[in-house]
Amino acid sequence: MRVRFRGQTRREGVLIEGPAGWGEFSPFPEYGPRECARWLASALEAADRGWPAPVRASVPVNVTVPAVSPEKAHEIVRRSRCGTAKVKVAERGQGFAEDVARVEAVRDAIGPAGRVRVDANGAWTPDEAVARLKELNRFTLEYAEQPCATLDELAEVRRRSDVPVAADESIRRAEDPLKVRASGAADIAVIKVQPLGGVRNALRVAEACGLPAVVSSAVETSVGLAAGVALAAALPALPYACGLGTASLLDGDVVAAPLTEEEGALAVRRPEPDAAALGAFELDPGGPDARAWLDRLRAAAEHLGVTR
Ligand SMILES: O=C(O)CCC(=O)c1ccccc1C(=O)O
Ligand SMILES: [Mg+2]
Repeated sequence: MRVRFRGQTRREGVLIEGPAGWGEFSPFPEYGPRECARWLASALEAADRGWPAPVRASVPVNVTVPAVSPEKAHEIVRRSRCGTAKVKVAERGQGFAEDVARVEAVRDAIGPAGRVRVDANGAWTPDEAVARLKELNRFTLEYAEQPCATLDELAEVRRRSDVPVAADESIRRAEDPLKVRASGAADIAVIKVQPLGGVRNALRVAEACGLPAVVSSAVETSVGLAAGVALAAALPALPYACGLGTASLLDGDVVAAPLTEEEGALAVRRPEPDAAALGAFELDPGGPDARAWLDRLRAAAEHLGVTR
């Protein structure tokens, strides 16, 4: 990775080929077999079945701004040409003054017509969220993604703040969407393909939520991103820019022509892995890292009930 994101500097995963193409299985390191089973279902859908037909040919995306300095944030946004920016805030080890400076720099770089959203990854208490969003809303926020951890807290922030609330971490489990809907915790649902078990399942979750959906990546290679693009392309309505402009967070990719945004949008297409690009990142097949991935794959498959 080019910069630290979610505390990570390296992204690993497994690519699976099947009759319908290539799928990506890249759960984060801390996820156990239960969680990983859904990520595997997503990879197997890509490999075995492919995806529902698109209803649009391109998907608008936000530029993702990690918890970097204001100068760096300004540069990332200016270079991207996206009309929407998503800014990470509440990073562990940083203070709120750094969030204010970063959001201010992003607003300056994107201009008054651009949209600026923030993502706190559940780090604030409701009181903190209400106060901090009020302060950050000086720079006009489109919405705040997961300002607090729980649905009850999100619902409280939604009642007490002028800034719309998006649920991300609260939507990862397929049984949650109805709760999100019933609790009035969010204005917007952030939908990720791998954690939700594939494009078809994510479409069902989006529909069950009954909220506008923002499709977001889990910082995948272009093989995994293609599944997110397929979901965004298949949704009946897409009123917000998606969080799929993350290929540029990686310092390499496994395809020849990565799914990178042009003029703030991704073309709806499905790139195939490229032998030369793959070769640059392949783990030693007999080494401990590759063996650990095969173990995770086996455990996830067992949980899913697939054998092959
Ligand atoms: O939404 C985006 O712009 C990029 C994706 C992103 O932020 C993300 C990527 C991996 C894990 C968690 C998150 C998140 O939204 O919190
Ligand atoms: Mg998020």
